[in-house]
Amino acid sequence: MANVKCNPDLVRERAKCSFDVNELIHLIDGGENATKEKRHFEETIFSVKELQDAVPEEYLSHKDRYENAVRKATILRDVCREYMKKYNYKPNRFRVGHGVFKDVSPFLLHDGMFVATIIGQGTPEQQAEWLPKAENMQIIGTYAQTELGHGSFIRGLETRATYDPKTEEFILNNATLSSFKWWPGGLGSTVNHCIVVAQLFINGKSYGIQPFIVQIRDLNTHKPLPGVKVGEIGPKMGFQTANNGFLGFENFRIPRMNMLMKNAQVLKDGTFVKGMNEKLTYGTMVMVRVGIVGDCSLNTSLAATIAVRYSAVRHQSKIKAKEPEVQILDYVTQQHKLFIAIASSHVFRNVYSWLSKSYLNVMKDLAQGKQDHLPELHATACCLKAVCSRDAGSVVEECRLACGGHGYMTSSNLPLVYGFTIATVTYEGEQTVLLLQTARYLVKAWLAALQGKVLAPSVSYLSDWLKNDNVRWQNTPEGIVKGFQHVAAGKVKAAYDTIQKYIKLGKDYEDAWNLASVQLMKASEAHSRSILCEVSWGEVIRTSASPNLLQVLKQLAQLYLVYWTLETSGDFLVYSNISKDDIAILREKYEELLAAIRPNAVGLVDAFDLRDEILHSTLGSYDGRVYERLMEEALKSPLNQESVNASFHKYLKPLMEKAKL
Ligand SMILES: CCCCCCCCCC/C=C\CCC/C=C/C(=O)SCCNC(=O)CCNC(=O)[C@H](O)C(C)(C)COP(=O)(O)OP(=O)(O)OC[C@H]1O[C@@H](n2cnc3c(N)ncnc32)[C@H](O)[C@@H]1OP(=O)(O)O
Ligand SMILES: Cc1cc2nc3c(=O)[nH]c(=O)nc-3n(C[C@H](O)[C@H](O)[C@H](O)COP(=O)(O)OP(=O)(O)OC[C@H]3O[C@@H](n4cnc5c(N)ncnc54)[C@H](O)[C@@H]3O)c2cc1C
Repeated sequence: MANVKCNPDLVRERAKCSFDVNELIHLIDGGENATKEKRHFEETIFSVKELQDAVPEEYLSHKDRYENAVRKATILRDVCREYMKKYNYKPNRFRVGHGVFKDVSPFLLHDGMFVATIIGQGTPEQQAEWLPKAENMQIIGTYAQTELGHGSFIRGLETRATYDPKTEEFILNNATLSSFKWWPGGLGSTVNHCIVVAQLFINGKSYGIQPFIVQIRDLNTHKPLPGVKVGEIGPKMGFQTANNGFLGFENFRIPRMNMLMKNAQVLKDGTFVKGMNEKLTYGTMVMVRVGIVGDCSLNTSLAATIAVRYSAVRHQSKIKAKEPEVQILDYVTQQHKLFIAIASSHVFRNVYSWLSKSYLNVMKDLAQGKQDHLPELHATACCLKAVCSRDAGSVVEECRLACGGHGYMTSSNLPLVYGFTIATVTYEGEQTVLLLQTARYLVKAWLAALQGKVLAPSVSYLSDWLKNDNVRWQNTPEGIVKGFQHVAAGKVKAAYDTIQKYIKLGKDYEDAWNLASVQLMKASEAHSRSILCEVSWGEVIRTSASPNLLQVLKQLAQLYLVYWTLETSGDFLVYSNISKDDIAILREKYEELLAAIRPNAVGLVDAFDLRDEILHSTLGSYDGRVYERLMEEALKSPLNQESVNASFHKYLKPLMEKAKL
């Protein structure tokens, strides 16, 4: 990239960077070697001509766009397979996926949930049967859980799997419209198999929801099998190429062994054998929620790179009347909009790494029959997924707005990035629903703290606060982290007290919960923010890096802490010992941090190491040829391939002629 002829502003920006950009790239990737491998892999993918679109895909019809995405998905699969064989390297498909598809791969659910569910929910025998076929794409699958009528409340799913001991089969049925599966990615026209989450019935008795592996299309003709009704759900806000679909069954029979039976089993005679914990059936969702925190880091870095580079190139208006128009990045309000995006990406990455380790530890425990840490993992993954996805959506939108009119151009790629980022707020557990899951855990933890019990690490601050809620405020990063814990503890207590108040007024627990649920949701958000602050600050101070880089990383981590303290200063005034003077000091600190980060802004986004092919942006490319690219892309419009469009003769001319009469 260094030899590319760049916009002079970007050249100047890069020259003033105070740290070694390559050092940060290696740190993010996990070492110099990892960067080399990543770059070699990406170079290979993006040099495949067939993966490059001649026409921007927004000009294609819905159908052509889908077919093009499938074409590329199959080529990408082949190239990756060869590459993995040759170099024994497991690539991050999500990064290159953004480059290849711009939007979402029709195989996303195959990789993200179908294979993962076979691993997580299948017995060793079932894995041996299905996994090799799924991994080498002999079969293509998705995860079909959500229905027209139910998504959040999965106990309410209506698809039925009724066991027939005579034939040792399950009979799948969707008797109502609301029971039709709705949303699964790839289901529309791509997959031939599904994990179907359905209510198990044996001898008329319900045994809750269970996962079944179901073939829905003929492997040769791709026609839906008899008894299967399947199709695509149509255009959406984003995810255009994900091929989301609907599905219903009518007396569709599958063998008994197609119920994934790692957790619970149905024996030949119809005996149901309960698993260790019925919530383990929800395991794939926990895994994906963890992954979404990492995805939020990637999505935020895409938007930050585009908006920061553009803001360095774009000159508009003046700060001083007699001086030239400034780079818009010099406006402190612009820095306020953008630097939190850079900081958030680092925070999400660090927290993702921490959460993934907890996830893997709990999986190891579960394999040994220990489930003590599962509730804490579930509660933590729920609130972090909810808050990170919401933050990422807001950050991406702020970056888009920060690019003014050009941010509204599809060719900036910011609208698309927003489309797939904001979807993470809803899928894999709607944000409020997940925050309320965490709130259940927090309320229990609060009760346990009141009873003097020892709490799990992520909530132990509740006991600390109970012992001493009068800790002096300190304007240090550690002091701010404590402050976030005080806010969270204060909110948990207030929500708990509100429930108790309603119960005393004669409400039952469920109604009291609903009445207090805004507070419960906010408590859960505050808990999440305190984890984000504590973990990310902790990770940064433990980072081994050169002094120059460490200084910049600390500035970013502090920016995150101060930004969110100021954003939620009302809460701090209510629930911590912060004073108005402390807030004034923090405001000053915030301005200092923006100024300190300013010279490194371009270096920091360069360190995300996102190739132009991944960014897909006229505004964000490495060379900063913004206006040239905007014009080049505009000229690709089909309307610019003809000097007069047929509509002139058909409609405009007759209209003008009528007007003459
Ligand atoms: C570095 C880059 C990395 C990139 C990685 C990229 C990752 C991105 C991958 C993308 C892959 C795929 C794209 C995904 C596309 C979208 C797919 C989908 O959306 S699939 C459908 C997802 N659906 C949901 O998430 C539904 C949400 N609803 C629920 O989860 C549940 O219904 C719930 C939890 C809200 C309620 O369940 P239920 O009613 O059964 O429970 P209760 O409320 O009664 O609670 C009972 C009790 O159980 C505990 N509980 C609940 N869930 C779990 C769990 N999963 N694990 C453990 N425990 C659980 C709950 O806390 C309660 O405990 P209690 O002690 O009683 O309080
Ligand atoms: C892009 C995209 C891709 C998807 N891919 C898949 C897929 O591959 N497979 C799949 O199975 N599903 C998929 N889904 C479905 C997704 O998982 C659900 O849409 C999601 O879980 C939310 O459920 P819902 O639509 O039922 O929302 P609802 O629950 O109906 O939410 C509507 C409102 O009701 C509120 N609400 C609901 N319950 C409660 C409660 N208990 N307390 C308080 N408020 C509540 C919510 O907060 C929200 O404000 C996808 C969705 C999208 C958008």
